Amino acid sequence: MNQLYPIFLKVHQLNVLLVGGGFVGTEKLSFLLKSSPKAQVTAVSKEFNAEFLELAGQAANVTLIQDAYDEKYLGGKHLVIAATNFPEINKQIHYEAKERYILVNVADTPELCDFYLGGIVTKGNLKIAISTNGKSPTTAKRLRQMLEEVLPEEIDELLENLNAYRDTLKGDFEYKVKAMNEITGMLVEKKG
Ligand SMILES: C[C@@]1(CC(=O)O)c2cc3[nH]c(cc4nc(cc5[nH]c(cc(n2)[C@H]1CCC(=O)O)[C@@](C)(CC(=O)O)[C@@H]5CCC(=O)O)C(CC(=O)O)=C4CCC(=O)O)c(CCC(=O)O)c3CC(=O)O
Ligand SMILES: NC(=O)C1=CN([C@@H]2O[C@H](COP(=O)(O)OP(=O)(O)OC[C@H]3O[C@@H](n4cnc5c(N)ncnc54)[C@H](O)[C@@H]3O)[C@@H](O)[C@H]2O)C=CC1
Repeated sequence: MNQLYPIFLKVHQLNVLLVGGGFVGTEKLSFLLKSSPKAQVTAVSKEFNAEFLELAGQAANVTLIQDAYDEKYLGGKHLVIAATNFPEINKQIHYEAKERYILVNVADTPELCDFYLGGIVTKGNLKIAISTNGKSPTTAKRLRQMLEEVLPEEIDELLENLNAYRDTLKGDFEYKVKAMNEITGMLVEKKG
């Protein structure tokens, strides 16, 4: 059983440290920004590859620091993603983050992760996150692609309309709960 508890982070108001601006760092930054274009990210790396620089250059809130990792970069950070090509540096980042109670992900080393990045589907206001418990990231990717394909764009209209309806409801909390459950009931009704 997958015992991970998913949460939806407001990364535009959190400080994320990403260490390593190579292939894996680029992939992590790319998925982070795809979901959260205004994510506040400080990227520290000895070198950045061209793709990383391009991605960071187009982003609203990505700061680049060309340097070797140092624990001082953990100051004021809520989340850390380690993606250097040196396992011992990634391990050091992991332990120094843990000392400070900062949540840490060592990309591609599940046992050094407090959290995993998942496959993410966004349709307007709707967001679905997918995890395979680290068993098969490729399956998370394929499911993400499948859901992106089959979920209609109109699903966002449904959410907006239901929100507008919800705002028209007068009455107490209990009444609203009942009304919202009634109007959305057909979404889960089984066809006879
Ligand atoms: C545990 C986790 C930790 C973390 O990184 O957070 C992790 C770990 C590892 N990834 C590895 C490899 C690959 N990762 C991908 C892709 C993605 N990986 C992502 C998440 C996660 N990857 C977390 C678990 C998520 C879950 O619970 O399911 C996604 C969903 C999100 C993201 O990266 O943002 C993103 C798809 C996003 C999308 O497309 O939507 C591909 C496929 C591809 O690129 O085509 C490959 C190559 C194929 C392969 O090797 O499987 C390896 C082996 C490395 C080695 O060989 O040494 C490990 C280590 C291990 O498994 O031990
Ligand atoms: N690229 C891949 O497909 C795979 C990578 N991995 C693992 O993922 C990790 C990262 O791999 P890649 O991104 O491909 O490597 P890469 O070589 O493309 O990037 C590593 C980045 O880390 C930076 N770096 C190195 N030492 C540093 C330090 N002390 N402080 C700050 N930055 C530092 C480098 O300048 C470089 O930008 C490695 O542990 C690798 O073994 C695992 C499986 C597949």
